[in-house]
Formats: sequence, structure tokens, C-alpha cells
Amino acid sequence: MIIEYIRYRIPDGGHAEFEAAYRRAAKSLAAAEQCHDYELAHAVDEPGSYVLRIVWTSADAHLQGFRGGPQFAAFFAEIRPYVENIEEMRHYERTEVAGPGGAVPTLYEWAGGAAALARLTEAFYAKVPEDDLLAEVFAGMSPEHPAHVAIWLGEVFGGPAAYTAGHGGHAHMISRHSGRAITEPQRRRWVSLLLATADEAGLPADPEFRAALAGYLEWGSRLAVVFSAPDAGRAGEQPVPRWGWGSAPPWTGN
Ligand code: HEM
Repeated sequence: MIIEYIRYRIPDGGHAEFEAAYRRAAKSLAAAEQCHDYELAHAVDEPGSYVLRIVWTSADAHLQGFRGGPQFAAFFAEIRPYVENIEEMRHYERTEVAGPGGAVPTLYEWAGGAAALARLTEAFYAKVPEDDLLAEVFAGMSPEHPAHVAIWLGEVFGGPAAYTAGHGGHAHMISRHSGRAITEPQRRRWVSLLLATADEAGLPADPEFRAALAGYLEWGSRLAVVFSAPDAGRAGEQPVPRWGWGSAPPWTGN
């Protein structure tokens, strides 16, 4: 993770318009898979002084991925009028000097963000063609499938809402399972192979994270079976689910 700080000086009379522009621009940040979090704050003791904090998965993800990606044009169109008002724009790395923080990290953050989930699904779907139960299910899999599942998992685990913004959201995911008649042995193999791959992909192995990961995969895979049944109805419009730590929040020692 890398933190970008952008400091603005906005003249009197322009504050409401500036904040409204960022409210619109923030939709592009929320949809960008490279953006983990963002926050615009203004100084109470120095009117007109604003700081925008954006947490990117890496500086390259910001400079190449986001700026070269589909969200940038809409983002920049909103903030372009304020480029002249920038006083500082830099990427910062966290140091070891930090308080405990008030917020519990998301599963996405704890897992290692988009890069870790992409490692997981790449390694998993590379194994699937060799698996006696899963090979036939995924015989027609598209080359983008591993990346799409990583983006889905990222959104479920509290990362950017990029599957909703760019991949058809919940309804599309459900439709990809329709009519596939996934069997219980196939489902169970899918879950156990993915959990085994989490070790190879270097995902955190602490009990709390693994319990949350297993909990989601167990729940989600059972729903995939339900929606894959030949007689399953269509899923209603729903948001992509969000999955949290459950009753075992992250163990941070002491
Ligand atoms: C938590 C459980 C699961 C999650 C999160 C999940 C996620 C997804 C997603 C996001 C897609 C759509 C990808 C896209 O946008 O292109 C998809 C498609 C698919 N899923 Fe799942 N899935 C789950 C369980 C399963 C299981 C248990 C099976 C079978 C054993 C399965 C088989 C498939 C197949 C065959 C496709 C279509 C692949 C393609 O043609 O590209 N899924 N899944």
C-alpha cells in the first residue's frame, strides 16, 4: 500500500463547488481496483486548506494502472479545474511509527490487497485443468476468469467495488453459474483446492483470516450450487455481498 497526499488551497466562495466535484470524482476512485481508500478533509483552523488522502495498492498501480485505466478520464474531468490549486502531491510510505488505529482492517487489506487475490486465483485456475472433478466444469473458461474472480473476491472482502462498477455486479456473477448443475463433490473440491492454494499464494495463514476465508468460500460455493441447478430461479437484483471477520476479529498480538 502507498498513500498519496494532495494538498489544495481553495479560495473563499469555491469550497462547496470543490467538494461537490470531489464527490463526483470519488465514484471513479471507488470503482478503481487500484484504489483501496480515499478521504478528503478540510482544515477547520485554516479555511480553504484541503488534504486528499488516497491509499493505492502501489505507486505503479496508481501511475500506470489507474492513470491508464478506464476510470481516469471521468475522474480527471471533475478535478481538472483544481490542478492549479495543488500545493503538494506526493506518495508516502508508512513508517513503523504508528498507533493501533481505530479501524479493523478489511479482509481485503489483511489478505494483501488486489495483488494477493490475483496471485491466489491465478494459481488456483492453473491447477483446475489437471483436476479430475473440476477440469470438465471449467473446460470453456475464459482467459480473464481468474482475474474476474479476484476482483469479485476483492469487493466481497471490503476492497474497491470494482466488480459492481466494471463487471456486471452480483447478477452477472450469478448468471455465470446458471445451468451448470454443479455437484456437491465438485463444490467441495473447488473449496478445498482453493484453500490449499491460499498457502502457495502466500495469503496470511493466521486462524482468524483463514476462518473468515473458509467461511465465505463455504457460503458462496453453496449458493453457486443452488443457482447452478437446472430449475433455479433467477436471482433478484442484489448488491455484491460484503464479508467480514465474523466473531473472530484479527489477532494483533498482546
Ligand atoms: C465462493 C464461491 C464462488 C465464487 C466467489 C465464484 C465466483 C465466480 C465469478 C465472479 C464468476 C464470473 C467471472 C466473470 O465475471 O467472468 C464465476 C464464474 C464461474 N464459476 Fe464460480 N464462483 C464460486 C463457486 C464456484 C463453484 C463451486 C464452481 C464449480 C465447481 C464454479 C464454477 C464457475 C464457472 C464454470 C464459471 C464460468 C467460467 C467462465 O466461463 O469463464 N464457481 N464464478
